[in-house]
Amino acid sequence: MKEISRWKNFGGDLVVFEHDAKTTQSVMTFAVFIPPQAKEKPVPVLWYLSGLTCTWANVMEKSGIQAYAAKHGVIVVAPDTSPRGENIPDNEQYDLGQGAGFYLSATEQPWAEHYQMDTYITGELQQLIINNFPVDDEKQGVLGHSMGGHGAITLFLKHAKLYKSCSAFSPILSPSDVPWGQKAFQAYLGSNKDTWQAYDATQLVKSHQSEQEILIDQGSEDQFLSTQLPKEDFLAAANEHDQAVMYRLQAGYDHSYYFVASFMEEHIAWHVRQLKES
Ligand SMILES: N[C@@H](CCC(=O)N[C@@H](CS)C(=O)NCC(=O)O)C(=O)O
Repeated sequence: MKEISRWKNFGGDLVVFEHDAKTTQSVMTFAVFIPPQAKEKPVPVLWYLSGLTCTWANVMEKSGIQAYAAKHGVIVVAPDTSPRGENIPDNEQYDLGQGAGFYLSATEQPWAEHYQMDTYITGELQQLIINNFPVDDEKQGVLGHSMGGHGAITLFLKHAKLYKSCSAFSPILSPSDVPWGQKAFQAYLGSNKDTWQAYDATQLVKSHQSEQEILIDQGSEDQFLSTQLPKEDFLAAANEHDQAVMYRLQAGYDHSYYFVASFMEEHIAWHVRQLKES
């Protein structure tokens, strides 16, 4: 693990690292915000999963998350959204390949060798963080935006012992039914749609539930709301299968980080409350 950049930030430190990841067979970059409280004792950790085109930087530069993490004393980890590099398969479009890993394990060529983002985040990077930072590994939560909201909810439902809290901004809730998800799943997982279900929150919630309520915010003026982010099927499935969801449609907000920043304080407080109770 090699330190790339470090900034003093809200009394803590924002540090960017890169490391040779076995899971993705590539160099992976991630950022960690370490609040001042972590000098005294192990603290909870929140995993922030970003959306299409993003790196660790979007959330750290635009959302204000460090201020709330410093206030509540939680570490924030922001992984990249895919493996990257010249030898890593890519696509010229923004919603496939580098920057668009979809938090899954690809089985198809040319992606399968490197695009293993769910295993990377829940396995390899998880271990790296536990081994190198003062985290209370019994107090971990996951949140994300858009493609990262899909990642947060699907990883949360599948790893209920690992993550004790979950929230999402503008998540893709039914990826198998919308263009972003269909394009990615077809490329990474192939045409057998049965394999898509393991990465589709609307399907997963029928068999995997958590005792913890999931917080979801979407903006009423989100330009992707009706085409990429419909909520109805997920909310119906969650309701039918007793997964509690706090769904909020926030009037006037769009898909951008202006929206994410507006509700980040509430999301961090939500996680802190849930982790205390867990
Ligand atoms: N570039 C795409 C949209 C991609 C997009 O909106 N990405 C979101 C996540 S899905 C994002 O966070 N972008 C980076 C940013 O706003 O900082 C387009 O023009 O349609």
